[in-house]
Amino acid sequence: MNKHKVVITGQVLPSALAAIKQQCEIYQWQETTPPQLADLIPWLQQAEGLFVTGNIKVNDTLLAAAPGLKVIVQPAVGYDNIDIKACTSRQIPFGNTPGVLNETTADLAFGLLMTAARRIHESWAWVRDGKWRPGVHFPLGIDLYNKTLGIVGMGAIGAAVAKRAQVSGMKVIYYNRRPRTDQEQLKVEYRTFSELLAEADFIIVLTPLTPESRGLFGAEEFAQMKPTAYLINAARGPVVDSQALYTALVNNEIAYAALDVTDPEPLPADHPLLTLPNILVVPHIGSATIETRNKMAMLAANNLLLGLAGKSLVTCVNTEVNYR
Ligand SMILES: NC(=O)c1ccc[n+]([C@@H]2O[C@H](COP(=O)([O-])OP(=O)(O)OC[C@H]3O[C@@H](n4cnc5c(N)ncnc54)[C@H](O)[C@@H]3O)[C@@H](O)[C@H]2O)c1
Ligand SMILES: O=C(O)[C@H](O)CO
Repeated sequence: MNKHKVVITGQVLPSALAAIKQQCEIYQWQETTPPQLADLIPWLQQAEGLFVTGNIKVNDTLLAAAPGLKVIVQPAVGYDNIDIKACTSRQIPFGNTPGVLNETTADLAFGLLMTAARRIHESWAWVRDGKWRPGVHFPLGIDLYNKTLGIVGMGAIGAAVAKRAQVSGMKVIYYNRRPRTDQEQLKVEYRTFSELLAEADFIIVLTPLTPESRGLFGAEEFAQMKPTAYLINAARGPVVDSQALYTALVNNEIAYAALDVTDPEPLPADHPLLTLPNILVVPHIGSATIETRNKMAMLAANNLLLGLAGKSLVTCVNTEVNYR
């Protein structure tokens, strides 16, 4: 049997790789630094499937180098690195992995809020550094209960965050491009963006990165927030303007930022944001649990194999070209 030729642009969990290898001949980028387009071109010329990892840009230039592509997949729900129009115009379905990571990413987003508010990471460093002495008390955190959480981008993950916040006694308000029809059931209240900025004690950002959401949080928005407010970004780095965030934190226009995602990513160790006392940064670990990363990898692998067989993907972004 002739095996399908598949290009994989980085690391893939063993379970998914084994499933792909059963039916495909793979060309996998093995270096720790991401490939340049020129590195992939010789492989892409033969490729029928493309499994994207490592935030590779899939655009017209890449697609032009891969005339035989039947399917593209990525083990992530966000797809801001993929030019969907370009895929659709070539009749190539693109599969992402929504749903399977909602609870895990919500845990991390709410965990960042709680860690920052209760200074868990700082107090652990305090103990480890031998500063815990009788009568010497660690600086105090702030309460969550009776506070207001504003969720910007109230989709699948936002709704899972809201449940966690409600258990902690928080009121939840949200901003989306339009109100959700199930907001009463979710016990959340809609606000305009400006209202939310002014009212929230904590803001969690969970929008996709699009031309509209790029730079959604800049100097003007920080000026509208409470000086005691905490900002948590678990969406994509460029939704928050890094320079404006630095200025707002230095000038105490807002109290604190906790970031799972940054711009740029990875954030260099000498980045100005990392010099600040009122910030917590983790390296894009929203979905990074054994169970969830396996589910994401297997869903992406399944989509890939379905697409190669000319069948409908389980989760497809450009459904108009999904196989029937
Ligand atoms: N940190 C991580 O590891 C991690 C993990 C998963 C997802 N994400 C990011 O979170 C995003 C959301 O994931 P999801 O599964 O909840 O998606 P979703 O599509 O279910 O929800 C996104 C919500 O954002 C709203 N929205 C879109 N543009 C907006 C804008 N400009 N202003 C306000 N609201 C806007 C949409 O109406 C929708 O309700 C993903 O696109 C991804 O970028 C990050
Ligand atoms: O969009 C997503 O699913 C995450 O950011 C990937 O880790």
